[in-house]
Amino acid sequence: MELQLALDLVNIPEAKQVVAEVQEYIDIVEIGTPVVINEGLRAVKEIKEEFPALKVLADLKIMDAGGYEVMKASEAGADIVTVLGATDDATIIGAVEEAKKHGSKILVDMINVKDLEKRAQEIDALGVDYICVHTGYDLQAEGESPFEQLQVIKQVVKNAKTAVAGGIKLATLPEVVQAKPDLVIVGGGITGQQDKKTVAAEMQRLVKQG
Ligand SMILES: O=C(CO)[C@H](O)[C@H](O)COP(=O)(O)O
Repeated sequence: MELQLALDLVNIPEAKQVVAEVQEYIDIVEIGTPVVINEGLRAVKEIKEEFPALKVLADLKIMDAGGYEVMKASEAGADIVTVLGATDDATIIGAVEEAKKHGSKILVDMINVKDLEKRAQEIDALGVDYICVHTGYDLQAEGESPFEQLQVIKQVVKNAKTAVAGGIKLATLPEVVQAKPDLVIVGGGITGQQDKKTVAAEMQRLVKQG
């Protein structure tokens, strides 16, 4: 089981500062969608250059032009690129084919997919690397969490790795770890803490036990 730090509400210098603080406790750094919108793929490039030992995920949430956008993110240094599960199969297939050329991976974010069980099975057959259940910020604000959805994909996904994101905190991490996803994604649960290092270290301990 791996731990991914999601960076959403920072600029590039702030991102570097947070990663420097917790780098020994995480496996993957996510350059979140808001960071890509604000800073462009330069954020991916700079983080990869400064922390070459860490994998970098570009959270592009691709909905169209899968091949082209994966090409650009991979050229910038992304090890993993996200595509939305709600899009059409052609976009996902294009993304997978392009990622293979670059040795990068595709994580499909199932945010707002209505029939999760059916779509997860369809996407699992397309050769993606990760399938991720995700409760976004707007539904987190309404009290939702991704934990039940994680159980669903754990049942039906046979080829891809499983991942989970959305409001995971130190207090809820043991419940997540129990469901045995391959990847746990944490943003505010680390970045919103005063002592990020201690929280990240404890999270790593729990994740590596799982
Ligand atoms: O992709 C995202 C928002 O769209 C976030 O990166 C993801 O939800 C993890 O952050 P947090 O743990 O703060 O919810």
